[in-house]
Amino acid sequence: MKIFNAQQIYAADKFTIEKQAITSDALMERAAERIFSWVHSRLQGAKVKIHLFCGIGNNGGDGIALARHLVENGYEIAVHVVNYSDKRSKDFLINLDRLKERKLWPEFLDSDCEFPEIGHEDIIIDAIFGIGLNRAPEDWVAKLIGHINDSAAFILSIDVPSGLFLDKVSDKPEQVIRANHVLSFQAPKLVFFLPETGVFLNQWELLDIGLDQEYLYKTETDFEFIGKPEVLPLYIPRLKFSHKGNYGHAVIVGGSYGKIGAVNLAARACLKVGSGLVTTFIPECGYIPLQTSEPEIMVLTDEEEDFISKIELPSNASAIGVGVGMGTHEQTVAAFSSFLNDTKMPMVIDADGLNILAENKRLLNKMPQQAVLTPHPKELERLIGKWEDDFDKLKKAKAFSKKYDCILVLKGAHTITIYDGKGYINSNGNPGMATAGSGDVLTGIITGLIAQNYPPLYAAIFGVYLHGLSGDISSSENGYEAVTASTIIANIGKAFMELFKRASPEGQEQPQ
Ligand SMILES: NC(=O)C1=CN([C@@H]2O[C@H](COP(=O)(O)OP(=O)(O)OC[C@H]3O[C@@H](n4cnc5c(N)ncnc54)[C@H](OP(=O)(O)O)[C@@H]3O)[C@@H](O)[C@H]2O)[C@@H](O)CC1
Ligand SMILES: [K+]
Repeated sequence: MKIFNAQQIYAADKFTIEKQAITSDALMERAAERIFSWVHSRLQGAKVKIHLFCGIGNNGGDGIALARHLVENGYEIAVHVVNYSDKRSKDFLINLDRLKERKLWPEFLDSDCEFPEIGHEDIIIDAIFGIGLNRAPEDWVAKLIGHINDSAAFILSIDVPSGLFLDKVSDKPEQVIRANHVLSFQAPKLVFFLPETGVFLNQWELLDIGLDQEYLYKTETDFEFIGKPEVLPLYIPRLKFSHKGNYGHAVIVGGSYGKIGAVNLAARACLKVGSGLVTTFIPECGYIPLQTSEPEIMVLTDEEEDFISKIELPSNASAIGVGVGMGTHEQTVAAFSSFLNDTKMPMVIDADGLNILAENKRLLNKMPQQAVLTPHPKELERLIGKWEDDFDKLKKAKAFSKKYDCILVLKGAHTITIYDGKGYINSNGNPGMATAGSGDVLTGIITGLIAQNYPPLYAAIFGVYLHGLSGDISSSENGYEAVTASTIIANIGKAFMELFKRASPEGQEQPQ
């Protein structure tokens, strides 16, 4: 699903109005009707007080139009207009008049007013600012936002939490509404997924307001939200008349004394995504534990006991995952450096592989084309330097990916895969996956997919989704705390099966 920026949304709005020959206020009415049916289907006429805080632009207009629907359906409402500017939008004024025609007079709030009392069981509709926010709110508006946040009432934000910019991080978090739920129009907003801005909302949902499909389809975006519809077409089916040689030979290079487990996890994940053969290249000390615990996995060893000093591959290797648990011994650095000189095979680089690259930046130019790098935030910082905020981080990551022709997988609550100027934002996963070895599993998954001929970018996008789905199945069976790297691996099979379930008319998923 595409993620549009504010300019693209305004353009879609304009295009829709022209193509469908409707007025802008008709589009606002559509939006208000969608919000009303969402609210009404949940409240069913309940006697709960609803406070609508409305700005004076189109976000406020949505709120005012919603107020009319609520009052016509018998809800107890209080409308507070947040009078932060004299410049009212046309459609705000049209809807204000319609409300007044129904004898409902909003209360106008300004810099020297007292803020309304809000009961903790009331409901708040936040329609102060939408995507038009372009500067920090004035002090009194910021205080009002603080008052709303402190109320403990349920906050439903229209389109975006008020005070949240779409293209930068507010330097004052107290100026942003903390929404329990956001009803956003047509497409998700990038800010829902970044750690510094996503914290202002618990949940979001989309309302289709019928923006022109042709415009949405044709418009190229910088970011895409990756769910099942996006990953399914990437899947490569297994063929009946095939043998293990058709599914590649993945090699996991890594491990050091005390960290052989990382290789074990990555190699098992590799197998579980269907790699035909899996070999590990590890220091001697890992030979017996790996060979005895994982019969399907082949083991090659370094001549050193505790670390890697010279990397050697089986002759028919097709993809490499390098770095997990590898350590940064100087002989390992030298081995990795000459390995990069000699190997142009598809490669996933993680953990100490990334740390070595960060410490020896000249090695970056030796990476094979479209290497997949899977840094967590600290590793990313070592690679691309410090960033000012999450938007700057994405900019720097895109520039790095372009400079070195690599695919960056920025691990986090919403892992973002970056390549060719575009960001692919993963939709699934859960906090239970913040656990030892979870990243090693991801490295194994992506390596195993590349070994089977998935193009590296697709392997990264598909692999991240599969990893998240396995983690979600794992947490649904175990709870967040008991999710481990091994339970994620154990659920990879179920995750594949889940991919091919389709929704039945009753909304229950069935195998396809
Ligand atoms: N296609 C869609 O998705 C549809 C979207 N719709 C809705 O429209 C919303 C966008 O509406 P909007 O453009 O009128 O902007 P909004 O956020 O209401 O701000 C109003 C004005 O405030 C101003 N301003 C900015 N910052 C300020 C500040 N700190 N302090 C004081 N003033 C400030 C600034 O004007 P300025 O003063 O800069 O001229 C700005 O224009 C969108 O989120 C959705 O809810 C639907 O109606 C239907 C279709
Ligand atoms: K809002």
